[in-house]
This record gives sequence, structure tokens and C-alpha cells, in this order.
Amino acid sequence: MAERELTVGVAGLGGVGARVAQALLAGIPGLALGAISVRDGARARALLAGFEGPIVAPEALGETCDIVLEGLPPALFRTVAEPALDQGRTFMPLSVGQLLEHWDLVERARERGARILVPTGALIGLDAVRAAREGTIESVSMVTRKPPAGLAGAPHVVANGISLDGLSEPLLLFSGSVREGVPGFPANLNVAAALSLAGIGPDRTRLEVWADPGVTRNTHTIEVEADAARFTMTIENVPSETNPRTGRITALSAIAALRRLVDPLVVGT
Ligand SMILES: NC(=O)C1=CN([C@@H]2O[C@H](COP(=O)(O)OP(=O)(O)OC[C@H]3O[C@@H](n4cnc5c(N)ncnc54)[C@H](O)[C@@H]3O)[C@@H](O)[C@H]2O)C=CC1
Ligand SMILES: O=C([O-])CC(=O)C(=O)O
Repeated sequence: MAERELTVGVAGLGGVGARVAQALLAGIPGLALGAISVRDGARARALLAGFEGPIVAPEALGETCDIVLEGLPPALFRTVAEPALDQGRTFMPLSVGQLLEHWDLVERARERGARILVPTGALIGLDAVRAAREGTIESVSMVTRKPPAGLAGAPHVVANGISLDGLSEPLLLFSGSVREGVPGFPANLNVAAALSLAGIGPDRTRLEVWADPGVTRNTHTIEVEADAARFTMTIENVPSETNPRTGRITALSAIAALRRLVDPLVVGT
């Protein structure tokens, strides 16, 4: 007999959340869009024609949904994460950098029998990094290059009075550990946080962030040196229409991660 469908609650209908919610509405076997959390209900109903489920506060999604997907501005992360975990749900964050700052939530998930599933998001190769971690990893580094518009307004840029207007050469904005870098770029380095969590942690994972007028895509290159393998991988993401900081593949990665929870055949580590 077929299992019942798992319901997904989507927090935030921005570039990522709207795409995921639309995919669920269009139909993914085994999954159903259970509830959404938005600021503008009328806009949401227009984006999700045919959705008749409830619109609730972010903290209420876990009351009825098996899986809670967070696609909010980073500052609202805990508002949705904490109740979902307390309710024993599967929590899928996109604002992954916030996990580093709210690390107690991992222990909370363990205590409550909840789970936090971090999708690969706008990155590449977390399967290989996770496999390498079962052996010994010596080093992991990542270089992020974004068009200057995708980095404008980041706290690090503002706090240091850096002007990104009219750049003619690539400009190195940050070099250091992922833990040091994330707070200055909360809407840009979720990928780096995910990489660090898959591998050797935010203190040992090295990072460079470049504002590069020569790229039109959000470009991330990771290099891993491990006893089992050495690998270098690059992904060049098309910025999404609604938010130039966010690569279009981010939503697709979340959809693929949701599918994995119910598919009878799962491929990849
Ligand atoms: N893990 C990854 O690889 C990546 C993660 N991200 C992160 O994912 C998150 C979502 O990204 P986007 O969809 O591009 O952001 P976005 O800014 O397009 O969407 C955020 C949405 O949340 C809504 N919102 C704001 N306050 C709300 C509230 N109180 N209740 C309900 N909704 C509210 C906004 O109206 C907006 O629609 C961001 O934190 C972003 O930095 C982005 C790219 C890659
Ligand atoms: O979309 C991207 O290329 C990466 C990004 O913004 C993030 O990790 O927050």
C-alpha cells in the first residue's frame, strides 16, 4: 500500500520558496504543499494559483507539516527553525549560514527527534566532500566570485565603506575562514557554510570572496585535498530573476532534496 504523502510547509515565497512551492503544487509524487508563510497573502495566492491550503505564521508551519522548508531573509531563520525542530519535524534551511550562529539547534534537533537537512543549494560536490570526510581531509577551500551587484549591501561591504560601483577589476572583499566570513555576507555565503558543514567545519574551511565585474554568473570553486582524492569543482550559477544574490539552481536543489525524501530510488551519497 502506498505511504501517505508528506506535507511540506514553505516559509517565504521569494525566489527560492516560490519556485519550490510551485513545483509541489504542480505535483511531486509523495509530497504535497501543506501550508505557506508569507507577508503578502494576495501575492501568494496569485503566485500559487490553485493552492487552497492555509497561510500561517512561520512558527506555525511545523504544527501541521512534516517538512518545513525555510526560504526567508537570514534574520528570520530562528523564528521558523526553532519551533519546527521542537515539533520534531524535518527542517530544510536555505539560510544555512545561520546554522553556524544558532548551532544549539543541532542539539535541539537530536533531543526532539527532529532532523535538519541542508540541501547542496547553489553549490556543487557536497556528495564527494561527505565521502572524503569518512577518510581524512587535509584542506578545503572555496573561492566565490559574484557580479558586484550581487554583493552590494552586504554588511561587510557597508561596514568597510567599500564601493562596488564602476569596478573595472576583480576586488578581493574577504579572505579567511568560513566562520569569520559568513556574518559579513549572510545572503551570499550559505554555500560556504554548507561546504564547511559537509567537510571539516567553518574554522578550517578557507574562503575568498571576490566582487568581479568580469563574471555574469555567481561562480564558486571548491578545492579539496584528502587522503582518498583531490578534487576541484566549479559551478557557474545564473542569478535568479528576483534576487541577483541567489543562483537559480538553489530552488532546484531544494526540490531535488525534497524528492529524495520520498523517491524509491535515491542516487548520490
Ligand atoms: N543555501 C544556498 O545555497 C543558498 C541560500 N540562499 C538563501 O536562501 C534564502 C532565501 O533566498 P531567496 O528566496 O533568494 O530570498 P528572497 O529575499 O527572494 O526571499 C525571501 C522571502 O521571504 C519573505 N519574507 C520576509 N519576511 C517574512 C515573514 N515575516 N514571513 C514570511 N515571509 C517573509 C519575503 O517577502 C521574500 O519573499 C536567503 O537567506 C538566501 O540568502 C540563497 C542562495 C543560495
Ligand atoms: O546563489 C549563490 O550563488 C550563493 C549564495 O547566494 C549563497 O550561498 O547565499
